[in-house]
Amino acid sequence: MKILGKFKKFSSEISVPSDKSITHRLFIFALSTKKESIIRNPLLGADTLSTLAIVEQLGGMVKKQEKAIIIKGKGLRDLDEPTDILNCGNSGTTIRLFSGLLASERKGLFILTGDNSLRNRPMGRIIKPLSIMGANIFSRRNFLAPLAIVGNKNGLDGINYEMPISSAQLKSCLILAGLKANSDTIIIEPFPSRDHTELILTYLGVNIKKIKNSIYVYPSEDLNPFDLTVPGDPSSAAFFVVLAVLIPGSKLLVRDVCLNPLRIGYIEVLKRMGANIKLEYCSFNPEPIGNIFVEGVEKLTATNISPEEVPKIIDEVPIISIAMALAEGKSEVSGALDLRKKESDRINAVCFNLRNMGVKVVEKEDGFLIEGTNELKPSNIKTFDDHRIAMAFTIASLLANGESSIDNPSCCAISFPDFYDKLKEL
Ligand SMILES: O=C(O)C1=C[C@@H](OP(=O)(O)O)[C@@H](O)[C@H](O)C1
Ligand SMILES: C=C(OP(=O)(O)O)C(=O)O
Repeated sequence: MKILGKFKKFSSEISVPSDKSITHRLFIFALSTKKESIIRNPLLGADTLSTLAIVEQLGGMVKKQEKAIIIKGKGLRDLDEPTDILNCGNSGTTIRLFSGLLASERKGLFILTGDNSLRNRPMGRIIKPLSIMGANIFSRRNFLAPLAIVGNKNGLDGINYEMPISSAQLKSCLILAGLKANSDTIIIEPFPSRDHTELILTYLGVNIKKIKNSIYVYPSEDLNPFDLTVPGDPSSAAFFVVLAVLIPGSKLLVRDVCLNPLRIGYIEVLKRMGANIKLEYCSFNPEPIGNIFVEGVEKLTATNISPEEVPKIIDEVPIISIAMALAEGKSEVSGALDLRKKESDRINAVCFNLRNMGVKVVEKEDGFLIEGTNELKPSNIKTFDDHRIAMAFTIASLLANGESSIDNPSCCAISFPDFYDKLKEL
């Protein structure tokens, strides 16, 4: 696909697809009640559809309505043993959250696998603590999927676990396992990562406490049914926010976005660089939701990202790198080693594509250094079949000085199926 450069100044109001992380969780929580729950405005992207299909395989009864999914769950325990493998597709969230939910079952065999990318992503981070809890969980060599789980008839023990990395998927995996364990669980994270699991479970009446970086999880009964609306995805909004910031005189309003502070770290980073962004909060329970107002500025200034900040911008690093490439001065990202373990090696993918656009970049093991430039050259974008790389470099191409091409735009369907139609709305 060809992408024209020199995108003109615009003034628009848009909405973005619903939040991927929250949709995954609401589908799984709905399975964990015995009654009917309503998930309004869910994201029906490839990743969340993988989760929904697995909810059905485990006994959830799913009804699709125009703008809602209704799920009659099975309760927290005694899920159906699936008659086939559980295909998590491209989704790390799906495989890691279900592993926690299923490792704590008392009977049944569950095989979890996914596409080529997912089968190369690290699963040791969940296998190790789940095994300490007593789970029967097996993998290929080097802790790679497919994973095989055999229910433990005695159930799992709680765990007191200091996580080696900040990861909301690992934390949520252990919370789900802890809810069904025989004793209490304490999970400690180095730096806070997104906390949708904790916030929504608390809203549903589950006894789960957060004190500083520790999360206390107590064995729970079936969850209560719910009727919740999924807000817009701040990670999807980020692509348009950066585009508006980088075109002087542009104005953009993105409505009804999840403004959870652990998800909008990128707005803090952009503001630090000189962006003009304002937030309007509209509602709070269980997640803060509101509107993002952006005005384009003449020039951003460089900034550094520290390891502590990384969990709050983990999915936005590729699009932030485009803002850094067009900022005045040298920017640096550090402590982002885990980006090499996403759908693609995102550190390498960012450096590769920026270099092809004429930007001076130094690739480090845990991040990169970018020297800002005034102009991006058009190039042939290599997506590495990674949705975030595809969308970040589509935005870069729109800002470039001529026509670019992109190898696999369709991978955007993982989190943002109508990304290119939305761009036309601008
Ligand atoms: O819990 C979640 O919904 C997610 C957590 C993050 O992964 P990690 O927990 O591996 O950092 C993030 O990159 C992913 O897009 C979604
Ligand atoms: C890393 C991502 O998702 P997941 O880990 O669920 O595949 C992402 O959406 O950028």
